Amino acid sequence: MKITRLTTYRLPPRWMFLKIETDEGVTGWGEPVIEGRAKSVETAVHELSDYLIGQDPARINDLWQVMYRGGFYRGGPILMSAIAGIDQALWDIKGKVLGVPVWQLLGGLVRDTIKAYSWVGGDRPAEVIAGIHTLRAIGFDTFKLNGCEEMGIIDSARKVDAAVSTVAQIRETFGNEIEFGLDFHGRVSAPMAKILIKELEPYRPLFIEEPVLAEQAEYYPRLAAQTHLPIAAGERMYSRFEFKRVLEAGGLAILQPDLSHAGGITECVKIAAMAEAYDVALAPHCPLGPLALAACLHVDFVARNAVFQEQSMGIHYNQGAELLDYVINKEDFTLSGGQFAPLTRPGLGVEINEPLVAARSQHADDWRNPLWRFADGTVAEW
Ligand SMILES: O=C(O)[C@H](O)[C@@H](O)[C@@H](O)[C@H](O)CO
Ligand SMILES: [Mg+2]
Repeated sequence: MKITRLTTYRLPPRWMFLKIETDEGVTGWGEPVIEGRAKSVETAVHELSDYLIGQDPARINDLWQVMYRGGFYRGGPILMSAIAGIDQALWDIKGKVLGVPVWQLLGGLVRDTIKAYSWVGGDRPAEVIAGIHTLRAIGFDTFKLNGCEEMGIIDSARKVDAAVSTVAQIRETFGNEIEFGLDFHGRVSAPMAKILIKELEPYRPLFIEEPVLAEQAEYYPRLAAQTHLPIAAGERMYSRFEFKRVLEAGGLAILQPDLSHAGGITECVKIAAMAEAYDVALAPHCPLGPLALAACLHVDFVARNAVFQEQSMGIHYNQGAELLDYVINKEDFTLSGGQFAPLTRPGLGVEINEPLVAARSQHADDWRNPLWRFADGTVAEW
């Protein structure tokens, strides 16, 4: 079998799908995208296709190494997201050719279900209580929200109190009936992270995510040393070679590689195994579309240290399209008691509505995240 064509579809709300065709009529789908830089990743995918056209899609490991090492420069969000989506599509092809789901090719199920969690509250945590009530009614009991709004390197007690009061309301309303992670979203620097974490401890969030930016990862062990709250990070790390440093340094209780940013299934299965060696939990990052989620689920179902799975149903970013809009087999993503079951169709297990994808890709806006500034005009982390 030979790879014959790569076609990319930038789609609402902010996703990109990739279709890889072969000379034997088997096609594979993947989701190569960095939110807000879809066109850059699209260019990278088509640059990498020079290494792929005419090649045997079954040689995933070799093609991955060629894409990663063949161009001298490597790593980072654009190239690793391009590789990720291509890798997902190659696994989709392999599963379809062999008639089995990807998790079967990776050694079979290690669990029967995986817990899902859902975002509430939007860019600035608001209507969180109402959001949790709505999502509880459809089976969720685990949530994530932004832990704070803009936060200066040194900021006020008022800002800290605003963050804490949102969390206090959640515990006051729901007690220990629900769990929630707080995503600092890289908005906070170490001095304020120390204060926020200390003030938030009494409300027992499930984890604190990106308490500081990945480029400040040396603070993760220092922050972990001051708190019993689990610290999570990983959505802005892109390969084993980045994750090895944070695992070695310690401090992270949960790794959150993104299956569409960190080199795909081939790379994230290895990252999951590295995390298990350090007794660190895995919770793949996934605010994206159905192919990215499917790729996460295949890793969740073979990684014993997977603990819960982010998914984007109802997420504040999904304006103009929802998680399953482009999926024919929507029923395979049904949650039961807030849990996903394994996807059982061959490959990734996602039947894409191709005519709809082709049509909607004609009018895809070029999504950008908002650019935030502090009152004094300096750029704030969003
Ligand atoms: O945890 C999450 O889902 C992420 O922090 C998410 O909010 C961002 O990755 C966003 O998608 C960037 O555009
Ligand atoms: Mg996050």
